[in-house]
Order: sequence, then structure tokens, then C-alpha cells
Amino acid sequence: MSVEKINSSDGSLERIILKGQNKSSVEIYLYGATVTSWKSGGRERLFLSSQAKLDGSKAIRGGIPLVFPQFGPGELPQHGFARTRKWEFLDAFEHGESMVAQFRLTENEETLASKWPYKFILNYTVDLTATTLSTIIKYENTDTREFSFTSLMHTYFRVPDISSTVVRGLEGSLYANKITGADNVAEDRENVMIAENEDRVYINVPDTVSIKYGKEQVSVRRFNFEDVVLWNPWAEKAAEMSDFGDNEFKNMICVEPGTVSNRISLRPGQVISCGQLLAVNDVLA
Ligand SMILES: O=P(O)(O)OC[C@H]1O[C@@H](O)[C@H](O)[C@@H](O)[C@@H]1O
Repeated sequence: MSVEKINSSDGSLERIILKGQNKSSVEIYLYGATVTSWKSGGRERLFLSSQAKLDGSKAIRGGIPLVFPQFGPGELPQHGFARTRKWEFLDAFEHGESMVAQFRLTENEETLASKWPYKFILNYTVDLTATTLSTIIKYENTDTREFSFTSLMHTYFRVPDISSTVVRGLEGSLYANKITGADNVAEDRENVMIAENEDRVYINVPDTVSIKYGKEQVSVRRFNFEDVVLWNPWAEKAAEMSDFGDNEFKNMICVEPGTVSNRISLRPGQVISCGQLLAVNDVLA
């Protein structure tokens, strides 16, 4: 078990690498506090585009970008400012079976001058075990006014083949289809598969959904996040994105825990912790 800090002496961005038991590891860039790699049993579990910008010029395309305080388009830049700010690295340490790293983001002059002008503290904890990765944000209102926000963990999973990848646990939930504009559609499939550009916000989702591919399954458990966004840009939209390889849509699926259909409100001094626990399980059949 070890902690490695990569400083930017060669011009690359600073990052932290935690190594845990059984060939597990996680890499976190201070830029956006973006997790860019999670290995369990020596295998990469997250998708990072070969075209991702890793120089701080754009939000990182892949891994786990953090969306705050605005999901999607709006008064702020798309998906807010947390994914393009440099976070403070607080500490990394061994804790029982886990390796843990902690990061912090607070307001700055730019955010105070933005359309979301509040004082806040986000404390982000990344916890790695041999078979799990948990990412939790503690959101704190340090302003004198109540504020509200939307937030999400934009998790990109690496899959061997999207055409045989199944998402389970969504059956019975309602979703908004952001491609067609249809709202409150009931999901009636036990096994959700993607075969075109999909962009859906699922509400009323059970705590845990899972992604099954081949003999493996990764479960995604949410804490205090209400919704799950399911996204794959497919061929045409992928080709329009400068930081996404043309054929890479075949090897990724975004399953994104967040609260985006409602807003989270915090009064002055109030705190809420929200996050996700990703766990690798073998599937027998
Ligand atoms: O290109 P971005 O800003 O990283 O966003 C990627 C996608 O993120 C998803 O969460 C949204 O639902 C999509 O609408 C969006 O296209």
C-alpha cells in the first residue's frame, strides 16, 4: 500500500496515486479532483479517452469528473466549475484495509463574481480497497445565505463491448429522455442496453444499480444522491467531440449518480455528504 504524489516538474498536472491491496490503485488529478484511473485486480475499470486533455485546458474526458454546482447547461459553464478548478490536496493515508485521499475546494474571486456567488467548502474523500472505490463529497454552506445546487459524479466506466453491456436496477424507475424530450417515461426493462445516442436522467432509482459485462459486474451504490444519469454519445456525437476518439463509444458507459432533477438546498452552516460506492463482483453465469 502506498501513496505517490506526481508533481508538475515536466509541465504535466499534479496528481496523486494510491496503491492498495491485490493490484488495486486509483489516480486523482488535482485539476477537478478528477479520478482518471481505478484498477482492481490489476484491471482498469474506468474509461479515459485517448483524446482527453490532461493539461488543464478542458474538463477531463473520462474517469470521474465532479459536476457542481450546476448539472448541464445554464447560467454557469456546462456542468459548473468544480471539474475545471484546481482542488487542494489535503492528505493521503492508509486506514485499515483502505487507502484514502482527501481534497478540498472553496469559493474564489471568480466563483464569487459568478452567477453562483456563495461561500462553500467541498471536502472530497476517495477511498480505495481491493475491490471497491468510494468517492464522497461533504458539501458545506459557509455563506450567510441559503443556497441550492445540483451535483453529480460523472462516472465513465470502461466496458469491453457496449453491445453486450447490461445495466440492471433501473426497472420501475422513471426517466427523462434528454434526446427526445420525453419526460416521466417508465423504464420497464430489467436489462437496459444501449445501442444509440442515449442521454437519460433516471429518478426514483433504487440505491444500487449494476453494470454487467462478460463475467464481471460493477455495482454502483449511491449515498444521498437521488438520480442516475445514463449516457453514451454513440458514433455521431462522439465524432463531434474534439476530446473523444471516434470509436471509443464502444468501450464506455456513463452511469452517473447525482441529484439533478431536484436541487439540494443548504442553510448557512448546513452540511450534507453524498457519494457513490463502486464495487467489483464476479458473476458466475
Ligand atoms: O461534454 P460534457 O460537458 O462533459 O457533457 C457530457 C454529457 O454529460 C452527461 O451527464 C449529460 O447528461 C449529457 O447531456 C452531456 O452531453
